[in-house]
Amino acid sequence: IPRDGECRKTKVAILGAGVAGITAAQALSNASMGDFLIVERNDYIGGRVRHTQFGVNPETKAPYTVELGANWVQGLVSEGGPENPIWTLAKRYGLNNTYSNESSILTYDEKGYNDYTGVLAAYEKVYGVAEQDAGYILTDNLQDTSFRAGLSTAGWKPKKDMRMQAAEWWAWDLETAQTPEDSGFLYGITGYNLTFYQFSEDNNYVWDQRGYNAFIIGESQTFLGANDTRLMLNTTVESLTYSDQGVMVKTHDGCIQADYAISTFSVGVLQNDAVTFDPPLPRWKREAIDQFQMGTYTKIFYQFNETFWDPNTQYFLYADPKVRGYYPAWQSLTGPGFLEGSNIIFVTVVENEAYRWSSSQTKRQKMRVSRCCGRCSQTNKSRNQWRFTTHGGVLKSCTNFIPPRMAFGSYSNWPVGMTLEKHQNLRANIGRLYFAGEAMSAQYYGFLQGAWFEGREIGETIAQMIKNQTGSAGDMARYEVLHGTTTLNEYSSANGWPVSSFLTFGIAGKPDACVT
Ligand SMILES: Cc1cc2nc3c(=O)[nH]c(=O)nc-3n(C[C@H](O)[C@H](O)[C@H](O)COP(=O)(O)OP(=O)(O)OC[C@H]3O[C@@H](n4cnc5c(N)ncnc54)[C@H](O)[C@@H]3O)c2cc1C
Repeated sequence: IPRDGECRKTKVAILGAGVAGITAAQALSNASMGDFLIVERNDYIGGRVRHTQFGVNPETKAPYTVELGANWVQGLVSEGGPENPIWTLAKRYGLNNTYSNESSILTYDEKGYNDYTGVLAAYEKVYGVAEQDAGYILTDNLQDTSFRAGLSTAGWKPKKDMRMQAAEWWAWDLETAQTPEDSGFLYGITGYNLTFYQFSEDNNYVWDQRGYNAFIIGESQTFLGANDTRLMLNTTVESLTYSDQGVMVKTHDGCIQADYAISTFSVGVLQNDAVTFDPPLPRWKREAIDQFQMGTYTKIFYQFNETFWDPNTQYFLYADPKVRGYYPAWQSLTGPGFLEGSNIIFVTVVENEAYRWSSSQTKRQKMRVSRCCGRCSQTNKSRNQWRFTTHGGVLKSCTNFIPPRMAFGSYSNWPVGMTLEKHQNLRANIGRLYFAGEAMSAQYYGFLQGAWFEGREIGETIAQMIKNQTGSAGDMARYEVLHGTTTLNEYSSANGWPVSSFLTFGIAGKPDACVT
């Protein structure tokens, strides 16, 4: 590390300009703490909220903007309930968005159209039973399990039934980007409840042509001036040297000496040692980082010469006869309320299929991978005949999202066997080094709101410490010895659990029990 005088000095170094980083900077700014630097490896604000130009608008001949990362506002506001801050911001910046109607769906298998929406409904029924079981695990501090085991105990056993497999993939993997086997049961259910029962069960698809990150840029402009030198884009953090006195940030082309630092790196970045820590992170921190997971969620967009599928249906679900999760969920963007008349449809794959797609290096290989299921019969326009075949369909262009080094995955998912205490170790500061970002949120991990809440909390905490001159007296709860249980009184703000996961804000059919 260069000698003292050669580094830029600041009170707070904010590492990353995604939702968490920008929200943390805003919290500092709101507390009249303008002495911060935001360090970001990309050349834009938004992190995992990023878009690209794709295809061509048949009328204007201009390309469309499509989202490669976050795409939906998940959970809006329910009557009498609090509002998702991302929804508040989406409205503030007038983001164009449309309700994703998951009931607007046609189901297919290898023979073509086959109405198995009844299987989707059956899954929902079993899920309701599983929710209650998870509630007992929380209130009685019972042993947690995998989401697969929780579903099975509740009576859901798909085995080789590929329609059941497709139904559970649609309900679970499409949300978490991981399988029920890889997902923790209790915190999988609370994660769902806290977003969809607290805010609302709605998902709104953002198709704004400025890009979804317009709201993050808009927020940054409330406290950053034009060409503000506190925003350091194209600057990669290589190492962090931290103590109770401060943090030295070494970047690819210099260094920053800060009183405090906030790392908003994804858990994937931390897991892959993309940034080194001096001294090495303590064991209690490393174990939490190593256990939390990142799922990979890849969208592949296609633009065809015409819309040969039902333009009034939003979703098409395909149950492959052999492989679970094989190009299952197709979403049309050409219909009313989206990119109307665009002839664009996209398919989502996660984990293994996403890696398979990304590892198909050449365009030709990619075409081959997608051809077997992505070609839709152009001749059969009747909705009952819409099927995946090896002929027909004109592929104009396609793109995909391969997770780059910036995140090492798409978003986090709560693994099997991780307790709230262990998750708190993921959040906890070490000396003057603090952590924020979606994975640090026990209640909203994986969602934009998780990044927002964590960024705000850490920003406010540090502002308070600077104001009170309390140094690092604001140590967050941590557990150097883990006993593997979570007692009811531990569901508290100190462990990142400010809201009861039993509140349903009157969502129909859900018991409105408030326990914690
Ligand atoms: C494909 C996909 C789909 C998603 N869909 C949704 C959705 O529909 N709804 C939803 O709510 N959420 C969704 N998410 C999740 C959401 O995008 C994230 O939760 C959120 O954007 C995370 O914000 P963050 O600030 O915590 O992290 P990030 O956005 O990852 O910000 C961290 C920043 O740190 C930077 N960085 C990393 N390493 C370095 C380094 N060494 N030096 C300097 N900078 C570095 C990164 O470039 C990044 O900008 C999706 C994510 C993906 C990838």
